[in-house]
Amino acid sequence: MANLVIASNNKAMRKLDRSVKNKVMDFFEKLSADDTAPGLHIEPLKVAADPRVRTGRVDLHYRAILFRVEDQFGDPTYIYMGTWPHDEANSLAERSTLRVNPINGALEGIIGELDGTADRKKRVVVPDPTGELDRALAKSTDTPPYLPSLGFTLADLTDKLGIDPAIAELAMEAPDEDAILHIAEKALEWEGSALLELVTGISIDEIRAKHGFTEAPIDPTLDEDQQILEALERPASKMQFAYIEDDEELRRVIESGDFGAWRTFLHPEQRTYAEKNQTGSFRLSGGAGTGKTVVAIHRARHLAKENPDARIILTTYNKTLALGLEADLRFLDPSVTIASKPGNPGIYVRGIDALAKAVLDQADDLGPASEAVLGAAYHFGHARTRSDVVWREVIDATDSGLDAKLATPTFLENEYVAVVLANKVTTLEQYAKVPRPGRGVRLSRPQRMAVWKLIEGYRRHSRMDGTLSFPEVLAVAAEHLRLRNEADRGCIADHVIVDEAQDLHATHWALLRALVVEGPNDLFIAEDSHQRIYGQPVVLGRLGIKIVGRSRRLTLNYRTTAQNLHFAVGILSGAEYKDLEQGEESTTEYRSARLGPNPRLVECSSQTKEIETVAAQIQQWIDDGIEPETIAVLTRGLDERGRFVRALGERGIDARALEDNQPSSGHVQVLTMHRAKGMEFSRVILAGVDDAHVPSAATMRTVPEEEQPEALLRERSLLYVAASRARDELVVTWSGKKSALLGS
Ligand SMILES: Nc1ncnc2c1ncn2[C@@H]1O[C@H](COP(=O)(O)OP(=O)(O)OP(=O)(O)O)[C@@H](O)[C@H]1O
Repeated sequence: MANLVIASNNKAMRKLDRSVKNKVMDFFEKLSADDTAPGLHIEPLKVAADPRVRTGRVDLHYRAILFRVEDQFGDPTYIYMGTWPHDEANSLAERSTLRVNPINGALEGIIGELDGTADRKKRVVVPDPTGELDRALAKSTDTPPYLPSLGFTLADLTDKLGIDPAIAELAMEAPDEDAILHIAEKALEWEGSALLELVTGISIDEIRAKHGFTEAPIDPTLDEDQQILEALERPASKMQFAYIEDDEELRRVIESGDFGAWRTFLHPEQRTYAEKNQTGSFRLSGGAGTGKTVVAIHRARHLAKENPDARIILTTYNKTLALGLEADLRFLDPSVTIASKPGNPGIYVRGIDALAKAVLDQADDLGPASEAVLGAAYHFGHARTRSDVVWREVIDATDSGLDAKLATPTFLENEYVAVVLANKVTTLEQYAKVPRPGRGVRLSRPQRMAVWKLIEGYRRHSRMDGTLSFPEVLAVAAEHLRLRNEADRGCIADHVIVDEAQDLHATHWALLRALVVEGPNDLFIAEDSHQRIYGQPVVLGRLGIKIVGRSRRLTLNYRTTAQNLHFAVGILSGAEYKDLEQGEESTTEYRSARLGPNPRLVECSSQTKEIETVAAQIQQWIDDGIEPETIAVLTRGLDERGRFVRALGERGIDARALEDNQPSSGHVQVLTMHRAKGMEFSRVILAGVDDAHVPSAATMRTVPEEEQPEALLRERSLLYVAASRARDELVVTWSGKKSALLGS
């Protein structure tokens, strides 16, 4: 039996067609069973830079490049680097090397080049067909180099981080971030990541810690193969190499290619947050596309592996996002136990409203909880209150005396959730005294009385209908669990992991807190305050969730290009954001290691011209071979969504609206910016980004003046969410006046 390790830089694998991939699979199966099997033709080369390099026969035309390493008992491990056409494979193999970085212990597999300075430089400079790097570096004559201006020296890069001297030299000469990015893109995974960290100006020690370079050096007196095997265990090596446990795992890695890389090759920081034990609730923030969801999924699986009896809840803002989480979890590990009920061993995955409903469905007696939250032991069925409609009816039917700007469904619903339900207020006396931190509008005593009159009307209405609103379900479920815990009947979960947490309001948090007892690994919270597009900000400390000292941030974007990221982050500039612990949320460290075209901003003279522009762009992508389902048109509202679906259809483009349904293949997706939360597409068009729709004038009209800044922040965030969905190309179109959120 041979151990198999696969390397991530499998550009060669991406180009292989299906039949060859199947043969690679067969090759692996045979190799892991018996590496001496004659059909494999595992052969050393006559002349090779590295004596460990081997090629193996995939079929008549293709050969795999591998490194063979032996443990102290002589048992082999094969490190698979990729598959190439026969002659190319042999020529590349001769010049391929595997080595342990002497400074940081990371394993480095380099294909097709000798490990000399000239070659490494060539590697970065030569594959520069557009000449962009040359141009970027050429600026150096009149601009002082960037990294030295931040106080870094060549020795910092080479002797403290272990960056290849040739790459380090180039980086030290680079005049600006842009040039360093070009270098990072072509360096090894860990090198690229470290170079991007350097650009942000953080200390060398921090970069070392982030990449796990603080572990003791690998003993240089060990046999070289032993050193390599030890290096494979280092966090930075795991960005490029992974052991393959079985054939099924191998098939998934090969078939999913780049799209499945998140399953196998985690960044050292991501791995730490997925696996490290925490002494209490932990908050992981990070920009769009930094892998917060990936970490949440890995963490759920890790905890389940550690203890198969653990009751784990993985939840998120809504049902569609939860379906995505469950699909990804199954893709990560088909053997993982998915629990059908909260409280069962395994991982229960639901949107937070469905989770609350499941808690109610399982409860024996909801009387006490209902009384504590709503003031009476209601009898409610499964129907949900249509809050908007009921508020409107109650406002129209009640002579409350409340000013018209406050007597709106939006204001009342927010007040009801953030103040009344959050504090379990059931009487006017309580409401008159309850603190209302974070609510934009101050209320005088008469105004509070008027609001309470409407709230009573609302509750009466729901009681008569036998309905509860979604936030009421949450509040009652949370109270039920709290009472259960108080009566020593225990919590229903051991670990709770929540994604998209920035959008949760006070009653969501009450439920999350009540699900799990305070202690090690209780709550794991993934969030990005810049992406808060619903409700009002909350402060975790006030909701009984103590994070202090246990919050970290991911900054490396895996989704999009540096160009798209720069544009998306630009949308946030000038606005102030607070995280869930009231800290300042900044974007300065966000970065991406991938390059692409600049986003295209297209002003159109009319709506018809805009639709023609969008249709022409989509047609061009489809003609270029882009799969239609990886193209998305995002609109601010439902009306424009409908308009684009129809108009694109009339122009011969099969476009479908995406709502509660999951995306299906064969057609372009048209969806609202809200629906796009948590999703990603290869090509994205943000359509209708004019000053009437973004920010939405209709939405802003429903918000009282004091809450306008908050509402505008949400609109800004929404555009940021939308712009950060594009993996490769982003186009923004509008007709009429451009949205002010796009800047000048
Ligand atoms: N270690 C990794 N290797 C390869 N791809 C990764 C890695 N981590 C994340 N990704 C990819 O980056 C993209 C963004 O990841 P993910 O959705 O987890 O980010 P996020 O921070 O939750 O984003 P958002 O906040 O925008 O929803 C996904 O396509 C994911 O597969």
